[in-house]
Amino acid sequence: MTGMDRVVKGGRVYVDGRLQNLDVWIKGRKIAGLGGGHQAEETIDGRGMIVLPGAIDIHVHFRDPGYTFKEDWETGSTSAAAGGVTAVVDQPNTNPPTVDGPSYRMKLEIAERRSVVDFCLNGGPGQVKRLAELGASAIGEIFTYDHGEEELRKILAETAKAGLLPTVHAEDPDVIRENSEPLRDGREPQLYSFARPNLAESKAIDSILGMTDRVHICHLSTSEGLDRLRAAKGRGKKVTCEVAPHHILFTKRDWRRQGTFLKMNPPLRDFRDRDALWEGLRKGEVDAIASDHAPHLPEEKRDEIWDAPPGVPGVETMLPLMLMAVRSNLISLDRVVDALSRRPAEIFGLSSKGRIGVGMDADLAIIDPRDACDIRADRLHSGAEWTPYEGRRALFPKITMIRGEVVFADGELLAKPGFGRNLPGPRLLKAEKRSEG
Ligand SMILES: NC(=O)N[C@@H](CC(=O)O)C(=O)O
Ligand SMILES: [Zn+2]
Ligand SMILES: [Zn+2]
Repeated sequence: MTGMDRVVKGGRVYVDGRLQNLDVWIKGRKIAGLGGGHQAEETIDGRGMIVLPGAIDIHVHFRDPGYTFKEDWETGSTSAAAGGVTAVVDQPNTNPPTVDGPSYRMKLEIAERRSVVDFCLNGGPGQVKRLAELGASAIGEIFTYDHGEEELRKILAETAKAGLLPTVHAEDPDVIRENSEPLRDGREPQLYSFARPNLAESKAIDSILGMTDRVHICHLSTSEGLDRLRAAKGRGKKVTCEVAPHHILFTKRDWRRQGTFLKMNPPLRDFRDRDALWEGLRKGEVDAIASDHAPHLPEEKRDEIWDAPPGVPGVETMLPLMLMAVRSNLISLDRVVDALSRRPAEIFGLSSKGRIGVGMDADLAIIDPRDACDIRADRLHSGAEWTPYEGRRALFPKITMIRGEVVFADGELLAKPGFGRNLPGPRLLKAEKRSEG
C-alpha cells in the first residue's frame, strides 16, 4: 500500500552523525518525524537494529541495454537493494552507449520499467547538451584513454557549459602502451598491474586537472593520485573522488588467488596504495565509496589476462563489507555513512536523499548487527553469478526501504520491477522548477 503511515520503532538510528535511540515515523514517501510517541498504521520492529540512510552507489554498470546476458536493470537493481543500496548512478558504456537523445530515452524507458531502486543515468561524451536537457545526472565516465587532448578539452568544456559534472576514468594511454607492449608475451595475470602502472593514473589526473576546475575522479586507486587530488583541492579546485571496494580490500598479492577474475581497470595496486586510500577515506579526503559494479560472466573472466574483460561485481557487497570494516575498527561508522550516503547525494545533487532527517526520502538500510554471515555467490542477486568476495564475512541489511516502501526484507525482493524512480539531473531539475513557476 503506498502513502501508508509507518514507524520504525526501537532502533538505533544514525542521525546527525551518531546512532540515537529514536523511532522513525514515515508518512508516505518521506520521513515525517524522529523521536518517540508516534502511532502509525504499520510498525516495523527496529529493536536491536541499526538504522542507516540507504547507500547511494554513484558508479554501477547494469549492462542494460545491450549486454543483458551479464546483468540487466532487474537483476542489477535487485542486487543493489539486497545490499542496502537505495539509489544508483548507471554508466553509459552500454550498447548502444548512452550518448544522445534516442539512446538516453531507450535506457530511461527500460530502467523505469525494470529497476527496483531509484536511479540516475549518466550520459557519455556525445550530444552533451541534449543529454543534459533530458535529465542526465553527469557526463561520464569519460575514459581518458578514449580521447586525445583536444577532444577531452572539448568534452569538458561542453559538459561545463551544460551545467553537468564530468566524471573521469583517469588512465593515460601512452603510459599504458609503453608498459603493456614489453609484457604482452607474458601470461601471468599479475602482469596486468604492471601494464597499467600507478603512473598511468597520476599522469592522467595531472592532465585532466590542467583542463578543468571541476571534476569527479572515478575509482581512485593510487597514493600518487590521492596526492594530486589533495593538492588540487588545496588550490581551490572543485575536485571530488570515489574509491571502489576492490581497491581497498584487495592488493596485487591477491592475483595469485583469483587470477583473471581480479582483472579490472584500474588494476590491483600495492599495499601502500591500499593503505593511502584507507587513510584518505578516514580523513574525508576521499569523498565517496562507489562499487564500480562491472559484472562479467565467469566464463568470460576465464580467459588470458590480456583478453578477459575487466571489471568485478560489487554493488550488493559494498555496504555489508564496509560495515564489517567498521566492526574491525578499520574506519568509523560516520565516515562510512558519509562516504556511502551523504557525500554521494551531495556530489550528484540528490537533495532529498543521503541522510535521515525530517522531510528526507524514507530510504533506509536496517541492519541486525548480530547477523554477520559469509558471502556466498549463490545467495547474491547479480546476473554475474560470482563475487570476488566469496567467503568473506559481511553484514547484509535485514530490510531495505525506499521512499517509505519495504523493497527487500529477509532475503526476499518485495518491490515490483519498475518501483525505482528516475532521479533527474541538474538541468532537468532546473527546467522543472522553472515550469512550476
Ligand atoms: N572497471 C572496469 O574494469 N570495467 C568497467 C569499465 C570501467 O569502469 O572502467 C566495465 O564497464 O566493465
Ligand atoms: Zn572506469
Ligand atoms: Zn566503471
